[in-house]
Amino acid sequence: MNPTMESQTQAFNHLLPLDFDNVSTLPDSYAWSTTTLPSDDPCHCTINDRKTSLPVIDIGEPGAYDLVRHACEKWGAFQVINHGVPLSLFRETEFQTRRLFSLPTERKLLVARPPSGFIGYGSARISPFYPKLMWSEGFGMKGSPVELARKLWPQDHAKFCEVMERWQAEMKTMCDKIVGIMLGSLGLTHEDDMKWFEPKNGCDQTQCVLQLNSYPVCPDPNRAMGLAPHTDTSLITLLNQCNINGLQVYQDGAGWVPVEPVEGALVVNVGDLMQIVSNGKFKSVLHRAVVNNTCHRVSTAFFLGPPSDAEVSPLRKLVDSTHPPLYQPVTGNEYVQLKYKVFNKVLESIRL
Ligand SMILES: C=C1C[C@]23C[C@H]1CC[C@H]2[C@@]12CCC[C@@](C)(C(=O)O1)[C@H]2[C@@H]3C(=O)O
Ligand SMILES: O=C(O)CCC(=O)C(=O)O
Ligand SMILES: [Fe+2]
Repeated sequence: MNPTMESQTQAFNHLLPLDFDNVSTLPDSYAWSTTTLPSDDPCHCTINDRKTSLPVIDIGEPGAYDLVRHACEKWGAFQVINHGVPLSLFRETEFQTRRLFSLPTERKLLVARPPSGFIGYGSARISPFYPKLMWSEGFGMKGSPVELARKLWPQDHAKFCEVMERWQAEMKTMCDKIVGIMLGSLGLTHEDDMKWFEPKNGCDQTQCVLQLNSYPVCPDPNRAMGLAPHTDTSLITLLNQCNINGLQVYQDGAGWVPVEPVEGALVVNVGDLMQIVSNGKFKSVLHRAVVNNTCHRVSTAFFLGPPSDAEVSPLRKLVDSTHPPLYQPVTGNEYVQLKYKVFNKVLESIRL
């Protein structure tokens, strides 16, 4: 292969997932050696005792505010239960997610994600920042997925669209509630401090993306990586890991800690933009997904973004002479662009 062809093939591989069903041994381009891994090895897990497991918080409880604040400071993540999203909708969303990824590859390629876009089918956007490829595929949507779904199922896309729209509506409501608790736990009040969050001109312009993830059964899970370490480019992310192991969060001192699946729970990740808004009080969580050789794992991640015209900067009430602002103001769009230029250096690059 000549060098140009090789780099084109590589660019292509970073965009489009493998046809996983037809692979019985792990190709070299998917084999993460210890040197390509930021930590020791992909399946090394810390023993999960009470002290080192991600907090599970009942957000209906009066003590929830303190627990949320503590979790966001210590972990940058937590699980929520008792949130009111019906279990039947969790199941329907998982069912439709599996239905999408089980389509033949040539069908999924009809809706391939453009290289610098978010919407459609492909590998994760972080892929080019790592030397090895990931054992996963994804599908992103923003609001109604009908245009893409019509290509995937010319006759039969109504149910998929209906379920995904209902899920996004529930996730948006839940995000607003959880952000309210998070900022409330820092002493901020809705009236004066969360205005920028509100729908402007009567319509809600927050930029939200729902990403469906698929991690097919892997012939050599100890050497493969489902989704490489990253922080989310959101205010917060609500993740449904569909009751299957695979998500791990990184905690200083503890290393990679598996997030135990809890049926009907949502994992909340603090994203980079929340780290900015909270002036560094809350840390965006480094996390990754590992794979296994027995079951096909799927997950759904709902990313809450700010309204497109809003400047994201440390909230005024959190800034004073002893706590100067730590980050420059950015819009959500500027931030995403910057992130996919400098990746894990992005927060540093806007630090004051
Ligand atoms: C709103 C977002 C958040 C994105 C980009 C865009 C839509 C797709 C999201 C993901 C989904 C998979 C992991 C991730 C790291 C990726 O590669 O694509 C995410 C990324 C981010 O959090 O940066
Ligand atoms: O599949 C998972 O558990 C993690 C997914 C994730 O981190 C993401 O989509 O950003
Ligand atoms: Fe993530």
